[in-house]
Amino acid sequence: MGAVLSQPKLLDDPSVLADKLYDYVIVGGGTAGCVLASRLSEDVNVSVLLVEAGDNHVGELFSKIPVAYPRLLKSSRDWGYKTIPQKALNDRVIDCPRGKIMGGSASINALVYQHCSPSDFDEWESKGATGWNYKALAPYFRKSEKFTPNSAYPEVRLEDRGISGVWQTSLGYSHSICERWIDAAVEVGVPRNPDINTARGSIGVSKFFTFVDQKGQRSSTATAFLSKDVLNRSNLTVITGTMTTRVLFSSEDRPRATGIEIAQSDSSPRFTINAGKEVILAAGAINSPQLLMISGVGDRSELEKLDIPVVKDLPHVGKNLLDHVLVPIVFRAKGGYTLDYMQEPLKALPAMLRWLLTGTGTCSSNGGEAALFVRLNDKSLPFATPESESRAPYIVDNTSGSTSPDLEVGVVPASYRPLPKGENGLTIVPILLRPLSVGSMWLSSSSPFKQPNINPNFLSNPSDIKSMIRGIRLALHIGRAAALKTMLNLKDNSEDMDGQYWPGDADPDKVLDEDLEKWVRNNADTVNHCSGTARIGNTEKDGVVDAQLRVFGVDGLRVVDASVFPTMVSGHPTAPIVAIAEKASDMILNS
Ligand SMILES: Cc1cc2nc3c(=O)[nH]c(=O)nc-3n(C[C@H](O)[C@H](O)[C@H](O)COP(=O)(O)OP(=O)(O)OC[C@H]3O[C@@H](n4cnc5c(N)ncnc54)[C@H](O)[C@@H]3O)c2cc1C
Repeated sequence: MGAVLSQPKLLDDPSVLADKLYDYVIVGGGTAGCVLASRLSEDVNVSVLLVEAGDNHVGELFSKIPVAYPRLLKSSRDWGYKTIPQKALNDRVIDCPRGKIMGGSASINALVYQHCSPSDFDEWESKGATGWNYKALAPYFRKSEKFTPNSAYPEVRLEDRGISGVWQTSLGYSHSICERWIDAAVEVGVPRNPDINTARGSIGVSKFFTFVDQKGQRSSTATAFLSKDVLNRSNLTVITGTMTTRVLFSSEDRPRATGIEIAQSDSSPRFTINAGKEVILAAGAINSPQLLMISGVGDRSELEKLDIPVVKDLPHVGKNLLDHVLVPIVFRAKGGYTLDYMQEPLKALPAMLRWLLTGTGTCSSNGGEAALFVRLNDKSLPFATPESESRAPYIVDNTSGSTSPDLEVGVVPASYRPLPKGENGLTIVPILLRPLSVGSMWLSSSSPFKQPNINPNFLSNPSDIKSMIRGIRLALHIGRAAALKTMLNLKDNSEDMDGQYWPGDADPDKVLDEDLEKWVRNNADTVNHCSGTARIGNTEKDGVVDAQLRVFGVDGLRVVDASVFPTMVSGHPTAPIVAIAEKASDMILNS
């Protein structure tokens, strides 16, 4: 066992850790990192250090208030990354937020809790990720979760939910317009699914589960897994505001990760920390591969361009950048049903007071309150005009299984874009769950303080554009369903493609694919689900880590975060990442 330090647990001065030894050194106190730190330190015989670049989450009010998370984007809690210009999106640069705070992106995200589709994980196993099928992961989903039932949703079966974990989930506050939107989706042919997080799969329309606790506050992996009791463990040390600048390796024939180098800024002193057993990268799908490459693990030709000494030539590092892409459609709403009034601080005050006093109401909502999950080849749904169907490109079925979705359509009871004062919008958001377009990321500099190049390659595959157009038509039909009639104020048809409410105001049976395509290219955006950049593979010829999440060709180094996804999950990734970290903790302690 490495040296156990008797010092305050949330350190912020890296010099006090200089040359210390820990059994496990975890890089990144984000979604996966907090789970790892908590689970590994349950073993009193090992010492654990967690190093986080961002600050402590405890005083961050906007992280606690579920509806306020957009305020954290582009703040100091966000790495503030941007993509390179996206060719298929008219060369637009897309913001690529990542959490820079304890809890990582799970401290700034939209709080949707979803297991995704069981066959997503079976597909992982079929691609070499032995032991990562749904049956193997299901106990880990349950292990982390602490679900609180809600009597308004009696069809949710407790036996399907985890109830004794630490990560709190619930079916919280809903605005009536979102409830009506669910009815509208049923009206156009989408089945109800009272619980999309079971072995029965995610097809259907549902209120979202969120990671919101009983006080109406965000339950992140930082709040849930790093409780006071956990932080008080004598074998766990946590440092915030500190960058890991490099992984250090021995110079043997087969290199071994011996520790890390840390610093507060590019110009401040660097300190070495030793890892007795392992270094575990949990810095997320952009920063974990960035650190690998900066430390000499990556494609030799890329590293040599930046004069980085090669420790291990591993060509797949940074490749296979997966993400989901969305396009937000704003529908003209009548007054009184949406949250647009919350933009005005005085009008938002009562909702804020209610939340402070009772933990309920609008502020406890995550905004994205409900969604549907369907297959784009479902002939019973109004996706397309017969004319558009008969033309190439044809949609490729890229789902992970015959009962898995490739389209999500979500709803937010507010306008995605700022509207003139007094106007109101409902946003319906088609999301491609299994796009064929795949990107990559690579270094722009050998400094860990410089943003790497990020290219998700959004909508570069023509089939993806056509799929998105289908998603829009379905969204337009739902907007025109009788269930929403009293709340929306749509025009019969509009051809004003520059208007704020287009294509929400367009007739789904008349609007042209060509016009929708133009609009998609100007309005598509990321869902912030980047993953896959250090994927699990059979060998170093098709991956970066093996099924034990150990980096190929070196010893003492694992990656445990969204980077290891072999293929994209058909839903929101936080719960799968938590399950991965739970399973990885068992693997590490038992190895
Ligand atoms: C705005 C937004 C909304 C989202 N909404 C949802 C949602 O509703 N539901 C859902 O399931 N998913 C959502 N996601 C996606 C989800 O949050 C992420 O996929 C997930 O949190 C990533 O987990 P991770 O452990 O891989 O990385 P992260 O949680 O990002 O953790 C990485 C951590 O490493 C730290 N770090 C990075 N580099 C270093 C370094 N060199 N040294 C030290 N520390 C470092 C970072 O500061 C961070 O804390 C959203 C994401 C965003 C950004």
